[in-house]
Amino acid sequence: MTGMATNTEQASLEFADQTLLGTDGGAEQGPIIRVDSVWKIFGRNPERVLGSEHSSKSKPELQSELGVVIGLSDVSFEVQKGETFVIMGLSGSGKSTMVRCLIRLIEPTSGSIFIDGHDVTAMDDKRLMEFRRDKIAMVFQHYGLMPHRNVLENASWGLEVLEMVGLGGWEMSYPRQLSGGMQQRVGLARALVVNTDILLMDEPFSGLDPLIRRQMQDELLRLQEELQKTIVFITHDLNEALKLGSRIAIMQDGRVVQIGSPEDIVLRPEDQYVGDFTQDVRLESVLTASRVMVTPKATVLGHQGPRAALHTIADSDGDAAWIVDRRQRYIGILTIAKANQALRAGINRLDLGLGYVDQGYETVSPDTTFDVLIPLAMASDYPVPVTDRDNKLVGEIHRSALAEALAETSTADQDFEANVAANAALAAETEAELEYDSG
Ligand SMILES: Nc1ncnc2c1ncn2[C@@H]1O[C@H](COP(=O)(O)OP(=O)(O)OP(=O)(O)O)[C@@H](O)[C@H]1O
Repeated sequence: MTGMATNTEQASLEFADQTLLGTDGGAEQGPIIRVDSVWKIFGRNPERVLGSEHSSKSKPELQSELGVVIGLSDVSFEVQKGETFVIMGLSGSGKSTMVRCLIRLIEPTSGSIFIDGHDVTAMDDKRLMEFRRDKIAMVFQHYGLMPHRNVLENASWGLEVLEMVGLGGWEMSYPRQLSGGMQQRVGLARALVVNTDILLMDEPFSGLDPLIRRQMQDELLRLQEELQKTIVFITHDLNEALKLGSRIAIMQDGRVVQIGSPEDIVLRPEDQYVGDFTQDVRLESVLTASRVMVTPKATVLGHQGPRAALHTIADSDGDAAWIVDRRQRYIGILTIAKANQALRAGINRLDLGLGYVDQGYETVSPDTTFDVLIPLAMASDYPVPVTDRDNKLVGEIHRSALAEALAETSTADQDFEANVAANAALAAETEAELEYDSG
């Protein structure tokens, strides 16, 4: 973090206000945030860098030659509604500058920023204040709590929200009486109670113990599942980025060097920098169900009888069928043995409560990682059912597919190393040729 924290914490308090913005032309379609060629140059006369021969120089070169510091260098990205977009990079790479430029807590030197269809860079001060208050909530590493107000007051009367972040019963406590993790929960509650679509989170969990930090990450994932906010999340921790991000932008020296899903970043790093960053990541933590799920082979409607189910199972070459309702919502699994039992018992509808349909198997979502999938697949004699947000059965995962995907991707990894080596050799050759030509 830089010395900007104090200002922005104050700003975050301003945002804890309940007024709602009118429906003035927010775009429904397309990205909710669009950042287009944004530069931030700290120092005197930053304009002299833009569009000049200087703009292609490296950060250290500019610093020593012109005494300016590149905060952001030609940054562009889009964030879709409901996405958790993570900006990741080492200290000084420009993450905080970027997130502050989004709402002009730092003024970008050039470029444009659109949020929900509004041109943020064109707003006057009054409009900008309203806009921040109504559209954006922020959570920072230093919770920004008011020490003389209790938890309930700090979270602006959000009883229900306090319950949601696990602080029920602590309403009357003061910040000093809470642990770091709990204070961060208050910060989160306060951001949620404002009920904005967009949440900006700058290293919110960085000050916490590893265990508490993991709990807070899980908490955020759980809340996000429910609330579907658009979150821009800043972190310098790759594992945190991979765990939370729908997509991740990796920054280095003010530039975005790659944007992609966790899987893209780990399996298809675009340069050596990203490759070095991600080389120790366990594949199981980034590969997801969507990669290996296939169309469910045998599905049977609950009101169909065991005879129909046995036919479907026979056609599928498997030894069980998924039972779903008319809207394809997952109910459970029916094995051949149970279908035969039901048939012998003269049952003609597989309604629940009769003990034929087994509901004991856990379902996963397309985003579930292999870390979670593998133990489930190992513990079951049947494929793992995959359901979407509406509990519709969208796929099944076979144990063998998990092993195959892991084998495939670790080979891809070796290919990457070979590619980087080949690229480096090519670059060296080209350089040698150029030197030869010019000499
Ligand atoms: N007010 C400022 N004046 C001059 N340079 C600044 C200012 N704020 C940031 N910088 C510089 O801009 C660059 C990006 O800083 P920024 O704080 O955005 O990085 P960061 O990735 O958020 O780092 P950290 O994780 O340490 O917070 C750094 O080189 C920093 O020194």
